[in-house]
Amino acid sequence: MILFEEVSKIYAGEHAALKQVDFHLKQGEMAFLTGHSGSGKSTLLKLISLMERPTTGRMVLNGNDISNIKGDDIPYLRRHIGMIFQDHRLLMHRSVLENVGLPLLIEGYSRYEIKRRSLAALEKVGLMGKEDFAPINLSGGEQQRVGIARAIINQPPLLLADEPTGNLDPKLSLEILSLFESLNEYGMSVLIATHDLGLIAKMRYRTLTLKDGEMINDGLMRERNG
Ligand SMILES: Nc1ncnc2c1ncn2[C@@H]1O[C@H](COP(=O)(O)OP(=O)(O)OP(=O)(O)O)[C@@H](O)[C@H]1O
Repeated sequence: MILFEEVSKIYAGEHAALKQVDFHLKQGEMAFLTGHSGSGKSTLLKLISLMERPTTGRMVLNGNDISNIKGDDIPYLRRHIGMIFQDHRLLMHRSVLENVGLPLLIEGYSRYEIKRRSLAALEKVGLMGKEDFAPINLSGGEQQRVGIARAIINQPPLLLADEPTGNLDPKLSLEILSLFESLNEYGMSVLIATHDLGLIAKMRYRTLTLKDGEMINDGLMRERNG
């Protein structure tokens, strides 16, 4: 699903945010990406989602070599990636249904189809009945679910999440993680960047660790108790 071969990213000002990073996330796999603040987690996700370009190295996404991809091809490839952010980036005063359907509106789908697919996505994240609410009137955990519903509306094969539980308490964080697990069981590949080592330790997933732009560990952090 994602293959990095010796990928480096040097931002203007010559700061090396990623140094010769190698990893392979297989189709249908779920993994965590961790490391201290500034270690390069967001940069790695931005390279996968084509928001930033690598300085050197080879990147393959879903069978396509994206190392030297042309600008015109980027929107098509992005459609196959669901992105989830800590601050969920919702339109707070529009309805949940409008927020979730936004990617399809941009792509020119009919109103009927947008509503049908939005309701199906809301059902997947456990938010049926909330479609007419404005996100501002929902809890933090529910708002994050709206962001997840919006990310999966195109049924992307890959879901990238950047600190998706950063604003949530431990119980809600686990609920969001269980939601990612259920999406992974539907077959989506999932990569979750997080600082939350406690949360990682509770789950039994492969964990990629970055330190100062280098991939220093790739494996299970700890077995789940019981
Ligand atoms: N657009 C940019 N221009 C220059 N330097 C940048 C840019 N974006 C990130 N950096 C630098 O690259 C390094 C890695 O940043 P990145 O945001 O990828 O880290 P992170 O692990 O996601 O951090 P955090 O957990 O705090 O979000 C940092 O030193 C950061 O200052």
